[in-house]
Amino acid sequence: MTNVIEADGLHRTYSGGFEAVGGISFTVPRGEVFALLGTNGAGKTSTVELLEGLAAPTRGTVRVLGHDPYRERAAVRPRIGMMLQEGGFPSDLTATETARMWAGCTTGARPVAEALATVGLTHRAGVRVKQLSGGERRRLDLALALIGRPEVLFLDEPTTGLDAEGRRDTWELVRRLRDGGTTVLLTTHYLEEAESLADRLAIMHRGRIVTAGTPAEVTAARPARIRFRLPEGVPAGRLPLGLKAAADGPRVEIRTYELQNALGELLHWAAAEDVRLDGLDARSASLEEAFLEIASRAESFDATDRAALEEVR
Ligand SMILES: Nc1ncnc2c1ncn2[C@@H]1O[C@H](COP(=O)(O)OP(=O)(O)OP(=O)(O)O)[C@@H](O)[C@H]1O
Repeated sequence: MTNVIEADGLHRTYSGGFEAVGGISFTVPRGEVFALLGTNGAGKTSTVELLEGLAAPTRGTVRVLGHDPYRERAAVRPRIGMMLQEGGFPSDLTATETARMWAGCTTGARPVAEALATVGLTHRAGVRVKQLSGGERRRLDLALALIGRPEVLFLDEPTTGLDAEGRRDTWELVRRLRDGGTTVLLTTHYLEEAESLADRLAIMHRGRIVTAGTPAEVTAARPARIRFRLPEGVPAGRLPLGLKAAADGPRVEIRTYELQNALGELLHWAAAEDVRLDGLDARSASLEEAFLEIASRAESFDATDRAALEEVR
């Protein structure tokens, strides 16, 4: 079996009738890091909970390691690790005691000291949970998710609250786990995290997947941009027409799918006209730009918002 996670036409409607997940499908092969991205309230956590078997889908099917994670929980649970958004440990236990308690409920658990060392918490092992910082608690969450040597690891915003070093350490750890064959599904708000870690990703908006693919595929469909300032007395109208420049006073922005050609044409023109391009900056589309564009596009097509605006007017 190559696909460790299979979601097919998943829907999740909460008891009040609100549909948080509106029919999504994707697969994750063994050994891949798959990221679910999305605007706030897009339905990422609601989806991950279905994959973890914490709730049953209203419609559609989920398979994790070939089983229904909700109905066949006993078959799936020992083989997966979960890091929820909020851990919720007894605050009076130390990090070691918490991990020991967790290990006691886990078959084939790693030694507690090893789990804490893996996430860089050895020096805080004897500290009570309530005295740990938010970032240290996040690391403890991760240590517990890893304690059963899971084949599939679900990480719901694993680096929220971590400092830059903690985030890098976590990324390193996720890469090591992936290299060791662990399949990882993570949700994140940090686009650079998805860009750097994910083999493939899906961007969700209002319960649906708006785009999916490798980070390179998702960004390749967006234009690169070139920015610079023109000197006084050189209007943007003098720029070669083919560059399709948009100007705000001396500030100019060019959006292009042919970055090398456009940049070449611009530099050739600047040299020939003896024009200095201050603050020249050229870059391919980043995942962040793709995300913002998708979010704003989806927003502008959203019928509910449009209807609400009409009503206000
Ligand atoms: N128990 C619940 N009952 C009703 N609605 C809920 C419940 N839990 C979540 N929702 C709603 O479902 C939608 C999706 O929430 P979810 O937590 O899955 O989003 P998310 O993408 O993880 O968001 P965030 O990035 O803000 O964490 C939200 O509009 C949320 O208010």
